[in-house]
Amino acid sequence: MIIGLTGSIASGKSTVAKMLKEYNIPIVDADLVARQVVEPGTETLRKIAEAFGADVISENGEMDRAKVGSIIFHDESKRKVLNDIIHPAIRAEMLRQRDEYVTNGEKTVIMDIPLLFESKLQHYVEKILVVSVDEETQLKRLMERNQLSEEDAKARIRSQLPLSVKEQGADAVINNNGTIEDAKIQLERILREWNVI
Ligand SMILES: CC(C)(COP(=O)(O)OP(=O)(O)OC[C@H]1O[C@@H](n2cnc3c(N)ncnc32)[C@H](O)[C@@H]1O)[C@@H](O)C(=O)NCCC(=O)NCCS
Ligand SMILES: Nc1ncnc2c1ncn2[C@@H]1O[C@H](COP(=O)(O)OP(=O)(O)OP(=O)(O)O)[C@@H](O)[C@H]1O
Repeated sequence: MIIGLTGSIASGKSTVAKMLKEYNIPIVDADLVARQVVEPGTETLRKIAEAFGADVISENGEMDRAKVGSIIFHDESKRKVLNDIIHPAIRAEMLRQRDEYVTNGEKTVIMDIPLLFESKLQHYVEKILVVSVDEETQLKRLMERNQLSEEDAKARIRSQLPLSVKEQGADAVINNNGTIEDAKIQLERILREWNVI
């Protein structure tokens, strides 16, 4: 079974992905792939520099993530420009990794995709698991984790669909307002229901 794991920024996807690793279920991680496809010297990074200016590349040849983030989370048209360059490369690599796991006989594969709904990728997966939190908790965790001002954190949250919309498209929802242990209990119940464990 191919399971799409999604939510919104700082809702707890990586936290749940870590729990899934403990069950030895393989995970294809979109955020990780998004870093791989812009490694120094890649065609994708060259296109990004062409669109956003050479100063989005640091001296060591890597993409300056803070700079690109400060541009795209405050400007929808710029975000679209980046997405149009980077998403095809992310998708191709994610599908390659998924197919490799399936070919190797894995029965369950998790696709951890923050923008599953925004990018309309529901057809990539058979079940959708949404990790959700209330807005206050999300804002607090995001500001703490990324050391962001309230304004910058809100801009990031606004650049994605509301969690209430994502919940409606889910096969199961983990409510992550409580402790990590609370989330773990919900995850185990869902995996049993889906006969994954
Ligand atoms: C803008 C970038 C450079 C910021 O890097 P940074 O290290 O600060 O953040 P990181 O990559 O860890 O992403 C954190 C979260 O931001 C959100 N996010 C990232 N990109 C986007 C986007 N284009 N639109 C909306 N939300 C986004 C996701 O929830 C993601 O989990 C980076 O996120 C990026 O390259 N984004 C484009 C690729 C992408 O869309 N990634 C999302 C998964 S497909
Ligand atoms: N139940 C919880 N209790 C307390 N802190 C939590 C809980 N779940 C997650 N966190 C913390 O909240 C922050 C966001 O969680 P996490 O990184 O898992 O979110 P994410 O959905 O993967 O975010 P992103 O889309 O930005 O990658 C992290 O610092 C994490 O340690």
